[in-house]
Amino acid sequence: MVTIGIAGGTGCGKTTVVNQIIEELPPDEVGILSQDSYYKDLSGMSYEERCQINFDHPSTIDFDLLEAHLKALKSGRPVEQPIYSFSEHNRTGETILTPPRKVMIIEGILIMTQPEIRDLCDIKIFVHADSDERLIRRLKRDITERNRSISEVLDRYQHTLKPMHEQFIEPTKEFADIIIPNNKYNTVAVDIVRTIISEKLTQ
Ligand SMILES: Nc1ncnc2c1ncn2[C@@H]1O[C@H](COP(=O)(O)OP(=O)(O)O)[C@@H](O)[C@H]1O
Ligand SMILES: Nc1ccn([C@@H]2O[C@H](COP(=O)(O)O)[C@@H](O)[C@H]2O)c(=O)n1
Repeated sequence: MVTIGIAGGTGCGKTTVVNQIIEELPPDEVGILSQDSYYKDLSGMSYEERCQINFDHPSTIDFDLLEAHLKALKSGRPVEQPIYSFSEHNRTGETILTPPRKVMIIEGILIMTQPEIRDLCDIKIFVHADSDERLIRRLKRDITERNRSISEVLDRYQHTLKPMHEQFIEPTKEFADIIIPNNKYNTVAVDIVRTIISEKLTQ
């Protein structure tokens, strides 16, 4: 199994890069663990309380479960990956069966902050896009796909997302083996990553 960690700030294009990487791989050879699936269960809180949570802080993620799942997959066992609802700010209570695959991708803003997760990744990638570009993409995405208002997105950006990005996410660039510049679609970088994966699979 080849494990690939993909980090980078919100809206940098992690999900897009993941989709481009897996496009040419047979579906039964690739699996994805998304950090978003591992937001801690907040069922003990009201919806209003959940809205106030700083979801860009590492303490909101159940990294122990993510690590356990990654280790299980590496040793050939399937896992039940939780399903997350951005509109509810909570886990749905449902899971999706995620079997081990030849290529496992772990993606999320904060995954490289954890030494245990970094150590489990064979290739570490950081996707970079400028903060103004990321904010524009985030605004468009959260309004169309995550049921958010403009003021909600901007408020979160100013008060939690930007400071957390600077404190926790940007510094993890130094752990990356590859940094993909993604202000524009970067097919060359994606092709290089695909080649590296193919080489690792034949080793
Ligand atoms: N290079 C790019 N140029 C323009 N738009 C992009 C680019 N990469 C991603 N996007 C768009 O930006 C939004 C956020 O991208 P996404 O891949 O979901 O980011 P992330 O997973 O890092 O939050 C999506 O609507 C996506 O289509
Ligand atoms: N209930 C939640 C949980 C997380 N977020 C935001 O998601 C971002 C991470 O996901 P990406 O796909 O953008 O990498 C993160 O910046 C959180 O602010 C949220 O809005 N609501």
